[in-house]
Amino acid sequence: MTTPRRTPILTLEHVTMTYADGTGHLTALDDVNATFDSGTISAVIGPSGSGKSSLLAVAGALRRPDSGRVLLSTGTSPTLESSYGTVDLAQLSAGAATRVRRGRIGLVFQQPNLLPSLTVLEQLQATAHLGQTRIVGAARRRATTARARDLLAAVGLDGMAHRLPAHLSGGQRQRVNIARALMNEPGLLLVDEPTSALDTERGAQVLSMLIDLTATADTATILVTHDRTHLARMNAVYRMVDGNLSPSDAGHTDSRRSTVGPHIVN
Ligand SMILES: Nc1ncnc2c1ncn2[C@@H]1O[C@H](COP(=O)(O)OP(=O)(O)OP(=O)(O)O)[C@@H](O)[C@H]1O
Repeated sequence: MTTPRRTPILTLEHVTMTYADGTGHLTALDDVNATFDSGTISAVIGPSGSGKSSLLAVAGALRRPDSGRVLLSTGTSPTLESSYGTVDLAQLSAGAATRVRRGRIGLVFQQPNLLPSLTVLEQLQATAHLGQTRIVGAARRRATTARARDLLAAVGLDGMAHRLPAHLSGGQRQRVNIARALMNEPGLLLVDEPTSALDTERGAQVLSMLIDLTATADTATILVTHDRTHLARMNAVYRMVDGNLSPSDAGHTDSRRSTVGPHIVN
């Protein structure tokens, strides 16, 4: 079996971002440089307030940096009308950023935020609708439903397509959240503390699933986490301190680690 070729999905170049802070500015990201490739999962660890969520906000086109480039590959997205190539998220208008986010970026936050009145299947179908796939009409509905069912099977929820969120456990809701984030075949999957509301066992299941899905869906996954248990299974680990992002040794004690850049372990 051949390993799919890894390509850069997100590249941050000299990214700096500040928040207005009373009379001055607080620097949340300070000259951040990093590249995240397809088919890899990277953890970002670091103390509270160090800038981890700000990094995801910039990577997810939710906030524009003050300076620097945030280059996202739009290469293989079937859901974007825009040209194939690379966009600089730092330069997009709010409307364009929303379109790129819906078509190319999957977001998973601590709380699943599922819509209470939609079934599990409908949550995924609604996301596909927002992603504006180019397939239309009945063919689109069939393709959407087939993809949703495949993803629900991948996250171990194939029997639960018609349940409402209120009738799921916390771990099951988080798995729906992850399936929903993958619905539009994003190149980039951004995950912020997905296990913080889960017990250890369910948290471990969700993390294992994210690692597997990153490989099968070929996404570049960036995972912000305080949980060091699974760091050895990450392709790379970065540490954020005071807005500075640097490669970290955390979790990697074996001889496979690289000596240059973040520690790639496979
Ligand atoms: N909307 C905002 N307005 C002003 N300052 C903010 C805002 N959001 C975050 N900050 C500040 O920016 C810095 C980085 O915050 P950020 O949320 O990115 O940290 P974090 O590493 O994700 O923290 P945690 O682990 O606690 O979630 C902190 O000093 C925080 O107080």
